[in-house]
Amino acid sequence: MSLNKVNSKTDILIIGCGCIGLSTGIVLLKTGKYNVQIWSRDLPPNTTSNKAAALWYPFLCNPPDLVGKWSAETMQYFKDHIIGDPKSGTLIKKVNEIFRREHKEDPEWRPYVQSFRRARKDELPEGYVDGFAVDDGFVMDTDMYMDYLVQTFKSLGGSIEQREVEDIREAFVHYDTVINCTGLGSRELFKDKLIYPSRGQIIVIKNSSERSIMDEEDHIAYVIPRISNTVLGGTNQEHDYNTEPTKQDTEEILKRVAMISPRFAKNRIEIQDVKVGLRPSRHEIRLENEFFEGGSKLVVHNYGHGGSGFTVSWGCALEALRVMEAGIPNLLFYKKQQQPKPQSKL
Ligand SMILES: Cc1cc2nc3c(=O)[nH]c(=O)nc-3n(C[C@H](O)[C@H](O)[C@H](O)COP(=O)(O)OP(=O)(O)OC[C@H]3O[C@@H](n4cnc5c(N)ncnc54)[C@H](O)[C@@H]3O)c2cc1C
Ligand SMILES: CSCCC(=O)C(=O)O
Repeated sequence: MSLNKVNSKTDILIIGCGCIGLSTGIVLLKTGKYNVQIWSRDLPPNTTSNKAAALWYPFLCNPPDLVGKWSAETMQYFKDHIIGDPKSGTLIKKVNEIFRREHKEDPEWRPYVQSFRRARKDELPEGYVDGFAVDDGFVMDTDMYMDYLVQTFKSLGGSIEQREVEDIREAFVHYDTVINCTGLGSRELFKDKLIYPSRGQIIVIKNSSERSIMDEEDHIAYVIPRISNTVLGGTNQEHDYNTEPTKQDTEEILKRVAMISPRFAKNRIEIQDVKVGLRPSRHEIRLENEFFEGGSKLVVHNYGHGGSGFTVSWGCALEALRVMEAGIPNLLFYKKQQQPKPQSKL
């Protein structure tokens, strides 16, 4: 008994074409063992992923220990495979998180990130007394990076079909193994009411800055310099489904950003764009196997990355591969169990 195979490779379906689905698909294809197809309702640039800032920094994502591990693995993957490629739209950029009050505790991800250090006094704007620093963080021009992921996925033999899945059984007609990378879509597709939107608004401006700086202490304020522009943020409105930018949020972001980086005082900013995305928030990332149809169908869940999808993407993709390969023997066992018993000759 074997799984669906073509040219001795096992067919895998990924549902979702955001940064999680594409990273997971690339990791699977690089093994040389799988044919991978993506079905997705929205394609880049019309995904939440495309609305991200984006930089490497664990934020609004749990569980802390695994997020630390996956963030560090993602940083290493970027250094090994991505940062050097100019088509990727990525840059190494120091990031500082700053605090108005002394912050005795290091972040929970500190044990996994060797380059972590405390901010120097000269890195703290007026009114800030403490901070974190990661000198080898990275930022990405999000649309450019998403296009890079699509091209990489396709160049490795992956195929993408724009298709909404309303019932997971549609996928089971053609596939024994499905990887669920639907982000917020899992709320409907798998009836997971633990996943909910956290609305984030960002402003894209012409200015640039030499480092990423953020204050998440009482509210969110960040400046993220990229290759072709700089992103100012942000907001975090839980259970808010409004995907339209609001003038009020834009004004609020500009006011907060002026406090962490006075050079961005409102009257010197040329706004290029304002974007809104709904972070797929959950008490923790769901990355596990779920068997269906008496164990003969396997879904690997990889969703709920909140404000850190890019930051943990490659660590989670490698984990999804490991979890899937750990589940396939069970799948074969259950499929064998369901084979009709040979009729006795007597
Ligand atoms: C303003 C903002 C700033 C952010 N900045 C950062 C940052 O700096 N760093 C960082 O790491 N993260 C950041 N994030 C978080 C990051 O954007 C998310 O964690 C990440 O995009 C989640 O990726 P995903 O692939 O799971 O989700 P999505 O990008 O939402 O992809 C889900 C995919 O599944 C598809 N889908 C859903 N349901 C179905 C269905 N039923 N059938 C078919 N297809 C379906 C969708 O069409 C989509 O293609 C930010 C988010 C926001 C909103
Ligand atoms: C404050 S971390 C960078 C921005 C981000 O991750 C978000 O807004 O979700």
